[in-house]
Amino acid sequence: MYRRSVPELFRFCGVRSIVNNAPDIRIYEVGPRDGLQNESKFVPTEIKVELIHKLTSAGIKDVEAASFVSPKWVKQMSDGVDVMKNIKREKGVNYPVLIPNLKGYQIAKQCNIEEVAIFPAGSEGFSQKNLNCSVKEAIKRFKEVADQAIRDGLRVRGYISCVLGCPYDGPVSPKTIANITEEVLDMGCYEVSLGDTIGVGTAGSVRRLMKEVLNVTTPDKIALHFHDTYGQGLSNLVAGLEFGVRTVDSSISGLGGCPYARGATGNLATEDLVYFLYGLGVNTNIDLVKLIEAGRYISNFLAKPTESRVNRALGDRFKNHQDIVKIASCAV
Ligand SMILES: CC(C)(COP(=O)([O-])OP(=O)([O-])OC[C@H]1O[C@@H](n2cnc3c(N)ncnc32)[C@H](O)[C@@H]1OP(=O)([O-])[O-])[C@@H](O)C(=O)NCCC(=O)NCCSC(=O)C[C@@](C)(O)CC(=O)[O-]
Repeated sequence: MYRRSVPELFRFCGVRSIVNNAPDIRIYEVGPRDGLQNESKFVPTEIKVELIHKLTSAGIKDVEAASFVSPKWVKQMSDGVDVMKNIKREKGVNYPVLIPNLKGYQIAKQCNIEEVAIFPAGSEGFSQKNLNCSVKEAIKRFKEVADQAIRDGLRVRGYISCVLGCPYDGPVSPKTIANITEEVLDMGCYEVSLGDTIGVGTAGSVRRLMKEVLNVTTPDKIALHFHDTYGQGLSNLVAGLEFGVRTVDSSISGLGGCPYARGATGNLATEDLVYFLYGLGVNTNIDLVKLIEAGRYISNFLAKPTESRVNRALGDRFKNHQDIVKIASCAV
């Protein structure tokens, strides 16, 4: 089993990044989709687009930009076509979109997409609430989407939600998640993002899950997607990184939640993640100051305090760019 302590892992990675300037950890930003989908007040398209621009200008290379789910289910995401048509696409940036079925895929295809994400659940209760069908039926539908996308030359990413617990069914067995991981990879997904949708996981349950999942695949095919509802996001992340995973999902300012997962709050905040990685000397190629500005932009628009501890600390006490740079350097 591939397992190193985190400092050991990054001493190893540091050498790699100096040689080829590649980020040691790939940050997959979900704020514009997972982050905003739960907001009750409609966020205008131009604000979504500007948020995406601010994130890419901070150096984020993967931004999940929209979803093409039924507007009857999630109205907030009903402007996916306009969002995708209005973003200024940067070279080298990936703008995946979330797709629930072939109908959503056909709509998204109008927008020059290159990557889609499919999202079966790890539990029956959540599958019924979120997708209105069983896990088995959802996998069948997502396979149709994946087959079509692959035929069209697109990349396909898979999520599995509720991997560490379900708001309706309670505990979810690691073996079940390992089996679904295998099915999702068999559809042709290049990676599977393991979603702790309601944030109930702990470092212990993450370890148990990773051991089981790595019986069916390798760490380069796994991403970690932790909601921070119980404040366990970073420690769960450390537990996952120890198994060699290199892709982490996060959400600007810790925005988010799922409309069909009672009590779920936002993802691990991207600012907190980047600060944490700075401190380990990990190369992310992300400008923390610009990221903080992106977080403040959307929090100000939503008129609510940021959920990022780093953004709150720096935002409250340090008002100018130089001050923020000085204090952020303490992380290294
Ligand atoms: C899967 C369905 C569509 C089934 O929903 P359904 O009601 O069973 O579907 P339906 O086929 O009966 O369609 C109902 C209506 O929606 C329309 N419709 C149907 N599909 C589409 C579409 N794609 N785009 C536009 N319209 C669509 C369809 O045409 C019809 O319209 P009508 O004939 O009544 O006028 C629905 O349950 C759905 O959209 N679910 C998605 C819910 C969602 O977005 N949840 C949040 C994302 S998942 C998540 O957050 C977890 C994740 C990924 O982040 C990981 C983690 O955090 O752990």
